Amino acid sequence: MEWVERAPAKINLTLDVLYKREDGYHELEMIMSSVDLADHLTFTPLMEDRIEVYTNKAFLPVDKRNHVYQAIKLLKEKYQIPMGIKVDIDKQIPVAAGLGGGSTDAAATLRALNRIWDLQLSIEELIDIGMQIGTDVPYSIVGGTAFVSGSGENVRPIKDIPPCWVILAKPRISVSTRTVFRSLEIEAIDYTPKSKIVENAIEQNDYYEMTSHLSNALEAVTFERYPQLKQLKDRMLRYGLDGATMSGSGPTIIGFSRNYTRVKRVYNSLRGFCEEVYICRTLK
Ligand SMILES: C[C@](O)(CO)[C@H](O)COP(=O)(O)OP(=O)(O)OC[C@H]1O[C@@H](n2ccc(N)nc2=O)[C@H](O)[C@@H]1O
Ligand SMILES: Nc1ncnc2c1ncn2[C@@H]1O[C@H](COP(=O)(O)OP(=O)(O)OP(=O)(O)O)[C@@H](O)[C@H]1O
Repeated sequence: MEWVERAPAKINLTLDVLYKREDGYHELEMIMSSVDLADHLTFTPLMEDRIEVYTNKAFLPVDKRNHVYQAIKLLKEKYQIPMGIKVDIDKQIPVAAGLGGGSTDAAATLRALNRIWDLQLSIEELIDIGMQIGTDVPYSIVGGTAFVSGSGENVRPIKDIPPCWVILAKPRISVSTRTVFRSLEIEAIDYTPKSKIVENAIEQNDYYEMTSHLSNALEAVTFERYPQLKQLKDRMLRYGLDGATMSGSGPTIIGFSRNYTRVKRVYNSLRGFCEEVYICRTLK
């Protein structure tokens, strides 16, 4: 028996860094949404006690460095599962892009194995395990649009964002989240947290209030290192998108519009100099 689980990419409409904690991690507030750009994971139960991970991207590790492998291992150890599993990752989400690709694969693995091994774990129990793998895993277990806080472990679903198109533009740059956080000097950033403002806009279905307050506290660090990303964002706004911001720690820049003709035009213009460009819708 095979089981296929969809693992959607996430976007950050906001990413506020509130302060640096004693443990070195940062206290965050974020509005996140899932989009219809997704990996697909195919699970095949094995009678032997073995973990096998395969993927269509040769550069991705398939051993304990893979988030999928880590999710399987954590479940097997915690619940003493004597069976094995084979997972085939059809990766469509750009890697190290700020789109939470590894986290969503881990979350999909936890959801799927909860069913395949009939573990009957609650969302809260899955989140507890997911937290050990990465910041975005708890959110990815829940999906949809959510207000996420703490270091990613508090996930509160909110209303879906008003209907619109989202363009994801990823230049040929890979960004290390760890390096971005390490270079962040919160005191030096002059900004007001935007997540609550954007949450209110979404609750009121106010598309323009939402798109005018998109923001990401990590932009300053990533843009300083890669000025072409700031140029990309400015270009998207010049082309007539209603709002644009960086997703996660970058480098992907996301832009919003309700006008499909405009979205198509921006897509065609960006494709000339951006490695990967996608037109997406958000998922419920
Ligand atoms: C930037 C985000 O996309 C926001 O959703 C995520 O935090 C990124 O999550 P990720 O790529 O899964 O990265 P993680 O493995 O969780 O964290 C990578 C590194 O970023 C730093 N980090 C991460 C999250 C956080 N709240 N504070 C931090 O300082 C830590 O040095 C950590 O070791
Ligand atoms: N299943 C996986 N899919 C993608 N990357 C993985 C996976 N497992 C491990 N990794 C590793 O995780 C690192 C980050 O990849 P990922 O695509 O999750 O980053 P990201 O989109 O920037 O995440 P975030 O938005 O959470 O910062 C890469 O170096 C990659 O080798």
